[in-house]
Amino acid sequence: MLRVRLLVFNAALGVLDYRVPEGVQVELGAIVIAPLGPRQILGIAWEPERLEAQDVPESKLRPILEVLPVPPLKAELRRLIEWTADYYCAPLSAVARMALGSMAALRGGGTTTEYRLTGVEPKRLTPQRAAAMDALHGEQASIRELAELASVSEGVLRGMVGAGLLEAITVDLDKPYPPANPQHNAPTLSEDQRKAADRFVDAVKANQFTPFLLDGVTGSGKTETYFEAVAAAIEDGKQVLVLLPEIALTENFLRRFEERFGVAPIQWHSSLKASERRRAWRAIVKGAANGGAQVIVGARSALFLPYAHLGLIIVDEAHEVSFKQDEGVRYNARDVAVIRARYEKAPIILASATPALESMQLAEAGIYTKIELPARFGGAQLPDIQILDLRKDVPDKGRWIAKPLVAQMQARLERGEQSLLFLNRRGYAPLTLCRNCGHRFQCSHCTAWLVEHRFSQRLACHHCGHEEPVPDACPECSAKDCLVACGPGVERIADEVAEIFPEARVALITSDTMNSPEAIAEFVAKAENKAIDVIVGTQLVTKGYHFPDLTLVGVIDADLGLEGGDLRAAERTYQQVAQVAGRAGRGEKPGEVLIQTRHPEAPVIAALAAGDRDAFYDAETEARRDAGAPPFGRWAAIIVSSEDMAEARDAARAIGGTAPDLPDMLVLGPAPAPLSLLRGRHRFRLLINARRSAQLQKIVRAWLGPLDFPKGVRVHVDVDPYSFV
Ligand SMILES: Nc1ncnc2c1ncn2[C@@H]1O[C@H](COP(=O)(O)OP(=O)(O)OP(=O)(O)O)[C@@H](O)[C@H]1O
Ligand SMILES: [Zn+2]
Repeated sequence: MLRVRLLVFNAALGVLDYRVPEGVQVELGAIVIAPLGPRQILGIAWEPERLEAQDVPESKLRPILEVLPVPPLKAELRRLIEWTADYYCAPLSAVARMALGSMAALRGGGTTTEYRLTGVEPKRLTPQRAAAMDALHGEQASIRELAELASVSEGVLRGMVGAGLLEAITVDLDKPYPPANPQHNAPTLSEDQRKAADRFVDAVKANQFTPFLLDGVTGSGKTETYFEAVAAAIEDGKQVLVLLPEIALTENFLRRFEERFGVAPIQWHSSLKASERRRAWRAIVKGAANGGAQVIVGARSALFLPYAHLGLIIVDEAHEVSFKQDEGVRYNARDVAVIRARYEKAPIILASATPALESMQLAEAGIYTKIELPARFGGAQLPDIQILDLRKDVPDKGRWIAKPLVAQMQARLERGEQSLLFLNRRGYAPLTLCRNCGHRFQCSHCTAWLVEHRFSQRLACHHCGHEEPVPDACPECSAKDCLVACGPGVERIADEVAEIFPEARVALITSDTMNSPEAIAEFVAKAENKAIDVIVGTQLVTKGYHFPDLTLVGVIDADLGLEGGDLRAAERTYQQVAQVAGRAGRGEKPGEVLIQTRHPEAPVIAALAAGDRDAFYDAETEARRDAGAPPFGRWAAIIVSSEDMAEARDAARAIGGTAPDLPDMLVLGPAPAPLSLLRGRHRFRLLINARRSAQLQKIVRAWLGPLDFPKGVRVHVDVDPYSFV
């Protein structure tokens, strides 16, 4: 090949042709460095017939500079990148970037240097060095990472190296990973589990794309069951990817994996250290043999990595909305995982106790094979669910836990059992206002109230992360001691529990408190050792955990998720409540669930109370069918934003004004987005509702492609959106 077509990592440039110098081999998928003006850019060699580029004559082509010493991206992955870019109307280069993960890893393996405390403790220390000594206990990382961890400058740390307080450690980036042992600690499966596992194992052995929906009630042992498929893949020398919706769940998973297979799996997520990232990426590219990566557990970003030989994908808690990415490339990792499995000719298992309606529909249509685990493992019973009508059982003023729930908690405390209270709202109170003048605290960058966090004594915006201290006086009327907290967040519920049961040991579980693997591990250990009586938490505690002595679950406000008119509000409420209810009574003692609501008659609440899952899915399916909503019709959103309100509005109007008039597609808007100001940008939305048959992406591209906008305007397309704000 004399000429090579490169997909380059720059959305504006897209695709460029280069010359291949004599004697150099460039395979398709090779990762290459090429000149661009005075700079160097990274590119991937691509099939020229699949990408359009400007027709530059041979004589004008510049030669590539270097082919990087890593295996080329396989055709399967190149097709996946194309599919994702096409389906989600995203730039190819933005999708391809997710496959590379670590730029440093591309440069080869070898070693890198990290630093750790030497243990020398001098008598006198500057305050900065003392702070660093405290913060860096047990840590080992690059100077830059340590500086971030300790909130000191890199200069301070270099000084500490000079003073013998920190020492350099050489880290081998190609150090082999210890192999997992598929037979290490294999459980005896129940008959249902065995049957399910056999199906998975057969599919792994057959090297065939087979999508499974593992629909098993909470506590049925879905993990143990799909571990059999993992074992089969390991035996066959194939790689396995396990996707989890949140990093918070990884801790639990790592432990169970290690118990079962003798070693921990390889992790991939955004909080890895640079050296861990490089080592993991290189092992992933290498394959399962010889100390390479056998099993990778990760968040959605692990999906696009260049696995040498992927033989199985598992998406656990597959119903979770956090598989949908709402920034950058707006893709749904659950759906793209199925496409990846198809290209790789591998089975995929979507595991959930509350599958998404879309997944149920695909199973119904025979596209997914549904495997059911209808009973809990070991004879445990599903919990008894009761409704607590807040209109009849009104909590005392300033309280949120109704008396019958208090009584049940009391009984648990007396019996030495655990309770869990669930409220999906971080912070102390969702709204703070001035008693004197009525001033409401609002984020200056977003259309959102500031949420009081007593834990950190700040007012925080949950959309942009803006924080400010709680002021002594009202900024509007200057009155002192006049701020009132309105409504509850989990911190307030934890306070209430502490007031009612002063002796109870309460654990508050939110993303504010569970922000490190250590914090999560500590919580799990405490809960298992019964050093916690009452857990108060957000959706973080609704799934994955297994505490045998937890016998009571209280849902503080089941109506919360139903507000706001979200398309999936009912489904999400159903899933959250069913999942959190599923934490109760997983051991020998039976579990009980109390759901506080003001709308006991709402179909989703009634279905939960009756334990009638089918009724819920049937009703929801009909409602979606009537509305032309997914999976029966399709949605896409166009979000237009700018720091200048008029500019954003005019751009949105220009888009609305050129909307195609088609029989199978309806365009709504533009209208100001519910979050009309976000991070200082004014936002307008158009919503497209299309029949399944419509060529949605093609139409949207043809529609938006010719339009030109001022520089400050950003236009995003969100295909199959989950967020409607
Ligand atoms: N065959 C088995 N042998 C021994 N223990 C098992 C077996 N199957 C399941 N268990 C145990 O039962 C408990 C529940 O299993 P697991 O957590 O996998 O359920 P799950 O279906 O993933 O539940 P959820 O959806 O609620 O998270 C775990 O403690 C697990 O170790
Ligand atoms: Zn904000």
